[in-house]
Amino acid sequence: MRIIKVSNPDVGAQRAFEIYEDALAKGTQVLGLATGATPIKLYEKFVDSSLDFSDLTAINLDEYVGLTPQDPQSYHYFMQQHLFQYKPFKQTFIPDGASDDIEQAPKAYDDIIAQHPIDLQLLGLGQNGHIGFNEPGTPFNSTTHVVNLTESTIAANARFFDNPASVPTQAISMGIASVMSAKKILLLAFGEAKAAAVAAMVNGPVTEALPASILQEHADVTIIIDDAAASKL
Ligand SMILES: O=P(O)(O)OC[C@H]1O[C@](O)(CO)[C@@H](O)[C@@H]1O
Repeated sequence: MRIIKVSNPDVGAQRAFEIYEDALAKGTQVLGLATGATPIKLYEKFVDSSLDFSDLTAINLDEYVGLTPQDPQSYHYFMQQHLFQYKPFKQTFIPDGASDDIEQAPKAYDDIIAQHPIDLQLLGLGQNGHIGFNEPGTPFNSTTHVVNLTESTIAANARFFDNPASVPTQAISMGIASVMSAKKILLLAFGEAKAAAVAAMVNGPVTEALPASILQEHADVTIIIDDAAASKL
């Protein structure tokens, strides 16, 4: 694991942006993208830049079950708002949370990932150590799957919803094995609330109880954290 410690999230987003500049210059074709508050500043930097994504494929980590792409709380909508409307990609994929066949949707997504192996996967970090929506206890060999969200994740995500009772309780997420199949991984974590998960991810045992700990076993992982997120290292 390469750890880049920065003074604040703005500097972290800039360092992350430079990693993308370098990756695109070297011919990266497929970006694994993430949602949540953490990557927003990075996406702003993409939007303000001259980077051209029009030959690239984007594959997102996850989507809520039951929300259509038009739903302002959906991750489809999030990606449109923060990135895709400004920076068109050749093609973009996000799990279909509104599928009529929610059992089949994960398989369809795995086929997409197999056809477009991810060069650089962006990750945020849940306070409980989740990556994507892979909650503690998710098998390390999991591929795309339907997830029952934990109470703590539902509570953490309630901040984005006007009515906390309407936070979805399920999601479709790329699995841990899907994430680990990416050639390079870049994880961003900022703020005190992430400090315990960061410490466990970096220094704790590799355990399914802390999904991000598996990243210790990936050959090419970079972690950008600010001082607050690094405070328990
Ligand atoms: O970036 P945030 O909003 O802190 O979220 C951290 C993680 O939690 C999720 O939003 C899911 O709860 C992930 O998509 C994200 O990586």
